Amino acid sequence: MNKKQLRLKYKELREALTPEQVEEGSLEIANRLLELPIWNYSYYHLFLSISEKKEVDTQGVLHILQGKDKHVVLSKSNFKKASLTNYLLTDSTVIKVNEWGIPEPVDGIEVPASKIDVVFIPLLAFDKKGNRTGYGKGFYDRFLSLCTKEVLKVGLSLFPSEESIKDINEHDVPLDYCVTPEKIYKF
Ligand SMILES: Nc1nc2c(c(=O)[nH]1)N(C=O)[C@@H](CNc1ccc(C(=O)N[C@@H](CCC(=O)O)C(=O)O)cc1)CN2
Ligand SMILES: Nc1ncnc2c1ncn2[C@@H]1O[C@H](COP(=O)(O)OP(=O)(O)OP(=O)(O)O)[C@@H](O)[C@H]1O
Repeated sequence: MNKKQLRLKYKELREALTPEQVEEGSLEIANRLLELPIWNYSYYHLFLSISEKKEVDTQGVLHILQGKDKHVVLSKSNFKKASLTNYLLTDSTVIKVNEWGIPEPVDGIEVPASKIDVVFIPLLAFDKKGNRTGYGKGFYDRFLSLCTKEVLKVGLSLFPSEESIKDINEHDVPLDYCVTPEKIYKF
């Protein structure tokens, strides 16, 4: 399927999830993440979930990162430029839900993309090669193009992989891992 078809399919699959399924699947994902060889780093970029879109709830991942004393980096979206500005999460970070339902830091200490070691990535669908698609604005492809080539890219999904995404382009940055409630995909 192509990205457009996949976006429609996964929008419907998400809408059919109960809040309990989202909660349970998200906890399984957080627990499974502990098995990945990604914990000897310092700076971790995390997305905060758009709850009305039934995204993976990342609160469990946030607790793991804080328990391990990692630097947590959150982003603020600029919809005009489809870009992300990254801020360090601190005790004084104020989080506000923006007009798209995304909880975001209001401001803070900016962290350059080049400092980030691991990025947890939201997605609608992914395939067996680690290609992914999101809502279609290219925010993450743009952001990942500014990170180092060693940065670890970890997708989080409540659903298993698709066979193949047909319309991959030169900007698409593939994942290193994708974690679902059932398994870890390594690409
Ligand atoms: N939690 C979270 N944060 C994220 C992302 C994400 O997927 N999840 N993004 C990943 O790139 C970026 C935001 N991307 C977005 C891109 C488009 C729309 C959007 O157009 N929303 C429309 C309709 C979309 C639809 O339902 O298909 C709307 O809400 O009306 C929202 C967010 C950055 N932050
Ligand atoms: N690094 C980049 N530089 C310039 N344009 C880019 C870059 N990455 C993606 N784009 C553009 O952004 C648009 C959306 O990309 P795409 O269809 O791959 O979205 P997506 O991966 O589904 O979305 P998202 O990354 O927001 O989840 C495309 O027109 C693409 O060419």
